[in-house]
Amino acid sequence: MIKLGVPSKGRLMEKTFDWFARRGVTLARSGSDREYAATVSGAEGVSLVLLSAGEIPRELAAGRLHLGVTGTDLVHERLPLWTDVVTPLAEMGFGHADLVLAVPACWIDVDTLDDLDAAAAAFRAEHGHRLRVATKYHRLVRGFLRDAGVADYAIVDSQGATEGTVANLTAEMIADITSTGETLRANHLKILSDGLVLKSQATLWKSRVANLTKNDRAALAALVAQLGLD
Ligand SMILES: Nc1ncnc2c1ncn2[C@@H]1O[C@H](COP(=O)(O)OP(=O)(O)OP(=O)(O)O)[C@@H](O)[C@H]1O
Ligand SMILES: O=P(O)(O)OC[C@H]1O[C@H](OP(=O)(O)OP(=O)(O)O)[C@H](O)[C@@H]1O
Repeated sequence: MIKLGVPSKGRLMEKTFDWFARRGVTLARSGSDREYAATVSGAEGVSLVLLSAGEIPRELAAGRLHLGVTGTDLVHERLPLWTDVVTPLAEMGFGHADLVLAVPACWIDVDTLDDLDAAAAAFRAEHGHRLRVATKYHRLVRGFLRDAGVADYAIVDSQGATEGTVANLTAEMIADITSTGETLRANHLKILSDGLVLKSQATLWKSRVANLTKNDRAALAALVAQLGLD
């Protein structure tokens, strides 16, 4: 069987189900609302696995899923050499989010990465410790800031409610995903004008390392054709 991994809840799950339904493949949860069992109709030899969006990159990279739907951000963050282990088959046109660097709106002298570099050096001189950036995207943020020549900072791990860390005094700035910008505004944060780290959207990925039997190959080819991706 081809194993297809789909986020188990929320916007991503519903929009993924709609995307497949428009292409004649019906994905559905079975059992009670709380049971993570699922069915596929309209495609032979495919089984549906419901799991956390954040775990789908790892499962694709381990070859336990043949196909998976998750955001570009999560694949790029969690799989260092992602091009070796997964191939994007389709950008799905939803789950759009930008990973951005944001600072307190009241930092009127800081609008760009160059300004941030200067502010970070001044911060360290004044406070004796590095400016703290709260994020769950450690790898992407480190890479982006390295390329931008900003070095005087420390990453603080934040797995949720990241925009609140500045008011809570556990960080001076953040890097997180935004779509409408509401959460940033509500927490008095502004995006650096050149602070876009990554544009993300929900994407259908194929594992490059999962084993395929002869039957699996046929099922995968049929599914890819049915989805109009061949
Ligand atoms: N406000 C948003 N608008 C659009 N896409 C978003 C938004 N928030 C998150 N996403 C996208 O949804 C995907 C899943 O995000 P996230 O890691 O927050 O999932 P989650 O539902 O909290 O999952 P988990 O079960 O792993 O906790 C990511 O690819 C992310 O880019
Ligand atoms: O720009 P906006 O439209 O305001 O959306 C951005 C918010 O959405 C996501 O959070 P989510 O609701 O998934 O919760 P989380 O903080 O637990 O990740 C993200 O982490 C931001 O906080």
